Amino acid sequence: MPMRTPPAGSRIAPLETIDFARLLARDPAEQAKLLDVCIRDGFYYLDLQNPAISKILENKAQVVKMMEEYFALPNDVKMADNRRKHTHGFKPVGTFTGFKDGARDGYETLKVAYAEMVSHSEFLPTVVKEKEDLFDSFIHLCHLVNKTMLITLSDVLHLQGADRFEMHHREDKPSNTTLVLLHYPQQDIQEGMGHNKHTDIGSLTLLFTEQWGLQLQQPGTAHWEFVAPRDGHAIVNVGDSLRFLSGKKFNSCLHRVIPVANDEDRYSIAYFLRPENDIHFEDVDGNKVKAAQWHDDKYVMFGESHENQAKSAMLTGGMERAIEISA
Ligand SMILES: O=C(O)CCC(=O)C(=O)O
Ligand SMILES: [Fe+2]
Repeated sequence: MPMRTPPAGSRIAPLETIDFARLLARDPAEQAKLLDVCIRDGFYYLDLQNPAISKILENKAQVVKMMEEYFALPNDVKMADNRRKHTHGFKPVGTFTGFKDGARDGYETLKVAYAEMVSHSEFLPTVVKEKEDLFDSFIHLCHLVNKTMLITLSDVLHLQGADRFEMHHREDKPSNTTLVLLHYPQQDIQEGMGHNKHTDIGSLTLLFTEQWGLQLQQPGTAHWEFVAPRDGHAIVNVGDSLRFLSGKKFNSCLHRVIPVANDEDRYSIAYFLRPENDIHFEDVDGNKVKAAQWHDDKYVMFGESHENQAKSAMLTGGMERAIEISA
């Protein structure tokens, strides 16, 4: 696959790197760094090149291979996996808004819900059932990585008992936690579809991509910076739910995906750790909302026109407003 770079002169985000092996070893300096990064940037690289966790990278490479085959299938075949749910099955291109005003999105996805993987549900997509050991291993490792970071954050904040973040992410409670495989088919850069600006709904997103296209706006700034793909690393970002659970102490960075080449398909993988459906938090506008409601309402917002999206702080998790205030 050709490695395309963004246009000369583009800004590159100067993100910090957290070493997962040092978090596993409960290294106090790395734990403190994780807290700082979640408060300041809400976005970081996670180094996974340690034998304790590197199987996740081998699994990821195999999942990318499977994605190349799956997404090459005709749309009507993939539509057989469409379950009209945001956490399960296939979503075609154009369901939500793209990054340019008036344009629809330029990506399709296949989603594998954590709960269905754990129960080895008969409703899992056929392609996932055919590689059930691979997906089982990959999802459990993604889950372990995200839970380890959550537990670390509870520790460094000295949270106790029911206040600890992991107590809002118990495995035996229903949640919208899901693995999403994303494919951005080749498109004319000028068409500008991509993936509209947003903050993530859930708590922590573990993202794998070997290609350019992802951009973010650092809190307090109003310009877009590319996130450079980096071998051996995942990209992690804090989502709305963890930002709200932290009393808005953590930042949930605004991001989007734009096409950087006319002749390149783009693949990415996101594991969205989300809280239990029934917990409550205070949203952008200070309203008490159930986690499952925030998830469902925000997905409705992803499909609204750009004009309607601009009327609400939901799409941007309040982060854009924070930018305007500080600008
Ligand atoms: O494809 C990517 O690199 C990012 C996707 C993303 O931001 C999302 O699905 O929430
Ligand atoms: Fe995202």
